[in-house]
Amino acid sequence: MDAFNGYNGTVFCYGQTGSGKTFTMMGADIDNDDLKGIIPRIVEGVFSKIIESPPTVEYMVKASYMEIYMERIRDLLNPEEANLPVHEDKANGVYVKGLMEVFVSSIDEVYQVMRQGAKNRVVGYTNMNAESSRSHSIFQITIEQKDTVSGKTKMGRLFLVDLAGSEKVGKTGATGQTLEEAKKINKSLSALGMVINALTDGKSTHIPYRDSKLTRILQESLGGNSRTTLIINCSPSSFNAAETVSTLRFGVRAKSIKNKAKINQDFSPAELKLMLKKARSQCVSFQTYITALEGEVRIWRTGGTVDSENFVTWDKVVKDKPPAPQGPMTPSAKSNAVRAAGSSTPRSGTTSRHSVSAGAGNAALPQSPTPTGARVGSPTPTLLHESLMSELGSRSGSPTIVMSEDEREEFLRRENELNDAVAEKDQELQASARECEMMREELEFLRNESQNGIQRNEELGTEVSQLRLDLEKVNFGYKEAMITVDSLTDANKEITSELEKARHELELLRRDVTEDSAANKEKERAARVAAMLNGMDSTKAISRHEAGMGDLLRSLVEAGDDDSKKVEMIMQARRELDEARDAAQEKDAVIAELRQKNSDLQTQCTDIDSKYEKLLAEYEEMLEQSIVAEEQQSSRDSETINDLKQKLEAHYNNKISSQKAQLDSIQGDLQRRQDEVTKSSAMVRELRAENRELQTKIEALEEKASKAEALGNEGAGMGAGNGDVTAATEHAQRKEREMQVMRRDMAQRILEYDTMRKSLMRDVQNRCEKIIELEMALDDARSQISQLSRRVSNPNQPQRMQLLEKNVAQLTLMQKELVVQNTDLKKEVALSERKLLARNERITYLEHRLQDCNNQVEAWKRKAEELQAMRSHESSRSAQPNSGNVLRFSRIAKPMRGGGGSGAVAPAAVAEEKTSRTSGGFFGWGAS
Ligand SMILES: Nc1ncnc2c1ncn2[C@@H]1O[C@H](COP(=O)(O)OP(=O)(O)OP(=O)(O)O)[C@@H](O)[C@H]1O
Repeated sequence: MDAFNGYNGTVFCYGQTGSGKTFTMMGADIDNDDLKGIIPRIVEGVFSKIIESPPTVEYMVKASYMEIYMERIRDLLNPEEANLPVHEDKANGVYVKGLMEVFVSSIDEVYQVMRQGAKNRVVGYTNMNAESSRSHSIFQITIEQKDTVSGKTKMGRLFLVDLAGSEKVGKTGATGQTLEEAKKINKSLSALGMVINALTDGKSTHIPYRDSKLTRILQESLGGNSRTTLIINCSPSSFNAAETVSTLRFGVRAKSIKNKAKINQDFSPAELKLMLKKARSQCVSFQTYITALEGEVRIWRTGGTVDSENFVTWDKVVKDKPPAPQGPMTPSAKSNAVRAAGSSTPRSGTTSRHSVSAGAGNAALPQSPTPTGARVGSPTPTLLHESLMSELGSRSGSPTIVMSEDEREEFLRRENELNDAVAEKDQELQASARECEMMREELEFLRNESQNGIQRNEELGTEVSQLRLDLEKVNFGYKEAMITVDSLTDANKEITSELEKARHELELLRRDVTEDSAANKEKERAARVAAMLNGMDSTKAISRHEAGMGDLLRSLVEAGDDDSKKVEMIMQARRELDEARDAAQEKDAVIAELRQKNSDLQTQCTDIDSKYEKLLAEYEEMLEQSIVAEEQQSSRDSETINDLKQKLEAHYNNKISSQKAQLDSIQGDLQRRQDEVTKSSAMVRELRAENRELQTKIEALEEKASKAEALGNEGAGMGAGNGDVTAATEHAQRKEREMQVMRRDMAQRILEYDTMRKSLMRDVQNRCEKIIELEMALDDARSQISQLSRRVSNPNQPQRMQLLEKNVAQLTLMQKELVVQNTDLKKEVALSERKLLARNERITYLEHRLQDCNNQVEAWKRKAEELQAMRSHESSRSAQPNSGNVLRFSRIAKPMRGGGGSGAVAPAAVAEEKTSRTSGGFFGWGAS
């Protein structure tokens, strides 16, 4: 363990990809003793060594883990730091500025650091390795030790490097980012090869460490202050033979590099004092030598000569003066020596082949002589003149740009500044790139969102237009339906008006028919009355009676003097007259009875008329009701037309049958009345005939009486005896008076009879008229009944009824359809309205969502800005020492003391113990 002796050490693996470099360095499993790699084993070794160390030695172990990815140094323990600059100065040599170094006090802590770093490493898939390292990883362990007795300190650094594998892109199949990675890997590996070539070819005056970050960091490990171990990993497959050969050649070349490892130690005060003393003595010697030389020069300048024996030489001066102290050079002396050496060669003798002489061009930059000014290499004093001589000797004949120490420091300072600036710019660039990336992502996201929004909008627009279309369709359908409804309503109205018209026409026809029939009836009535009255001519009857009376009178006259005969005849006439009177009285009674009957008939007729009117009204009403019912039936589905029809038919049939029965009874009554009237007419005729006979007889008697009077007058004048004549005359006068009385009586009676006859005739006429009217009403009723029965039994009627029913059914159907359509349309309209309402709500909701999305986008933007601000704040914070990360606790120095060889103590326990023991701090970095 040279690191414990103050040497820098490097172990690195080189080989093609997939050849097992990571397996070698880190191992497959650090917790598995068999599978853990070199690094865990070294870590274990370090802590074992600490345990074995004497307890007077205090140790401080630090670990850092970085990777060089795409020519950028990333801190694997603080991945935010992705582009750390490489610095070089006198105190620290070449180092990575800002790299997190974690104090560790146990193996576990180191493992934790390793795991933490391994988590952040960039690996990728290639055809050659599923988990190919896409970066060079450098695990660095710094062991600082202090001998608490002598105060001497040493520091050893271990670089454990797992290089990324060299790869042939054709074999690995790298594309895209992997290809870019491969290019960078190969570039840095070729830079490593160039450095090794330059270090080994013996001709190069310039070692191109700065060509890559890898060679720059490993500068000390490659021909510098480091004891370096290179592990060559080769693939056993013949498929990789060419790469294996190349790798082996690389190894062969690298093998010949000679490093100049030195112990990095700080001197103790005693040593420093001694060195100071020596330096002062040397200074005095130098002053003496210079003074002597100046004296000789003055002699030469003044034209004098000095013998060669008297030449001032160092030996003489040294002889004259007390000898300079041998030992470590003082810092100032060392500084002077280094300055004098022009920082050209680390040390002569050991690495002359690799010494970097400032070669041609500006590429000949000085190589760092030692990592630190205070920490020098082996404590071999280097004298100025020796360095000078050596320099002169080695560089004679070649133009050498010698850079002074100040110039070199200035150069390094400037380089560091520039590196910082570059790193800063690179970081800014990275931040900008990240920001750009974020912005791009955000933009992409917003674009996507916008696209989605637009798409959603379009979808919604399509939906809305579809809905509008649907609504239009529904509206159109509704309008169409309304038009259909209107047209059907119009049709209905038309049909209704046609029906009304038909009814009206029917009514008109009926009226015409009624009027015609009324006119006909009137004529018929007149004819009938005339016919009826024909048989009842009063004048004729009276004349017949008068004729009868005349005949009687004539027979009386003819009887002459036969008074007995006359008396008999008169008596006969009287009897006849009485009989006639009786008969007339009977006739009067019959007439009165007939009148009564007529009035009854009239009443019956009136009743029948009223019944008929009522029936007609009922029929009309029923017809109306049936039509209305039929019309209403369309809206009601409860009754069917057939039922109604049957009901109506039954009702009509009942009505008609009852009417028929009534009519039959009326006809019977009428017939009886007619018979009675006929009989009465016959009796009247007979009475008239008798009356005529009586009149005839009375006339005859009157004639006889007049003749008898005339004869009496003649007998009185000429005859014998006045008594008889007088008596006869008196008798005749009496008879005459009686006759006159009788005549007057007869005339009176005749007048009465005539009046009675006239009134009777009027009455009869009226009755006949009534009868005729009744007959005509009966005929009308019959015709109506027949019409009804015809209507009922009319063969066309069912068709008409069917047609009407069909029409009604069609209308009902249409109305139903319309109602259904209307209902459906109303429903559809309501549904569409609801849908529209729902769509509108949906649109509103989506608009709100869109608004919400926009708000969210705005909020995200704000959050992203805040996040960005927080990130920048965090990064600025993390740039500060002890900034937060998971291993923050490990930033506290954990000095340990050697375990004094007690292997039984576990490193962690030891560390803990040491920590507690050295809580006062080490190098001033204690727990404070
Ligand atoms: N000696 C070995 N024994 C068993 N497995 C091994 C050995 N060497 C390598 N492997 C396996 O080979 C595979 C590749 O190894 P590894 O990742 O170490 O290669 P690499 O050289 O680091 O590759 P790269 O340069 O691409 O990172 C791993 O799965 C590893 O476990």
